[in-house]
Amino acid sequence: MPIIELKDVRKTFRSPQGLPVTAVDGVSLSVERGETLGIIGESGSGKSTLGRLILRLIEADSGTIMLEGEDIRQLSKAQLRKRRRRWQIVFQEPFASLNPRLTIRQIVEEPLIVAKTYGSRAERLSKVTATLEEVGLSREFLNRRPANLSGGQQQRVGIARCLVTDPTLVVLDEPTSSLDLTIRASILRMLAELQLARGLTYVFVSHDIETVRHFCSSVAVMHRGKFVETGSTDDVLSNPQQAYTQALMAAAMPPIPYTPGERAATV
Ligand SMILES: Nc1ncnc2c1ncn2[C@@H]1O[C@H](COP(=O)(O)OP(=O)(O)OP(=O)(O)O)[C@@H](O)[C@H]1O
Repeated sequence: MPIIELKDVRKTFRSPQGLPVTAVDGVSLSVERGETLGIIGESGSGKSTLGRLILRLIEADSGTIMLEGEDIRQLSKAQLRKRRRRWQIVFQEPFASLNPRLTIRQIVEEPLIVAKTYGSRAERLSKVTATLEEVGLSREFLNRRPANLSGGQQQRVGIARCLVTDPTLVVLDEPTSSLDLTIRASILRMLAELQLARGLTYVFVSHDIETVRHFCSSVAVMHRGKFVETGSTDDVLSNPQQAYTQALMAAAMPPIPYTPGERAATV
């Protein structure tokens, strides 16, 4: 059974002028456990909206969204809150998504308090410390605040906050776009290792084709709210069938072609 299954999902917003903007227009998809689905497309194509719909962070207008066999559009708010810890998201801007007034310990501990998973303070502290270690941050970080961390460290905290409740499924919404190239590579490598160690399923929203090529097992190309091409990453990116995918790839071509070895080193 796929861990994620969407059928004909739609979402229309209103523009500030009151006009309808269809951000997601009849999307169907299926992701198996342990896989990484990349969603690529130009700015405004609907990628982030789709990522949020999958986790019901925003409400779809129509369609079916099944996560781990449950129709999440049918869950009550209380039922959804209980399952939240299994279905998490990492945002693009780590600093904006971390409360600047809280310490790193408080930030990573918060989902445990909300989920009521770990009873005692001591149990929570040991879970927070172990999760921070998993993302490469020592105990020294516990009492620091986000402003005292580098961008890469802030994103590690964002990832720890998402992992602390032991999720099964994580939406990564451009998690490395705001970071320097070298930091980006180390975060992506860490995410790949965490996926293997924990058996995680990822949905990876990105506009960067080269990152998707190395990080994702399958890919969906999105244009104006629709999937124009889907398949294994190798098939779609080595031999794109649709004119839109070809144009997207041509626009993203690096000026100097990488050798395969150099490509591997970028991730
Ligand atoms: N809350 C909202 N209210 C009104 N319109 C919205 C809202 N959220 C998204 N949109 C519109 O929906 C469309 C898709 O936006 P979305 O952010 O999903 O695209 P995207 O592919 O993720 O773009 P980007 O790569 O720039 O983040 C855009 O036209 C956007 O302006």
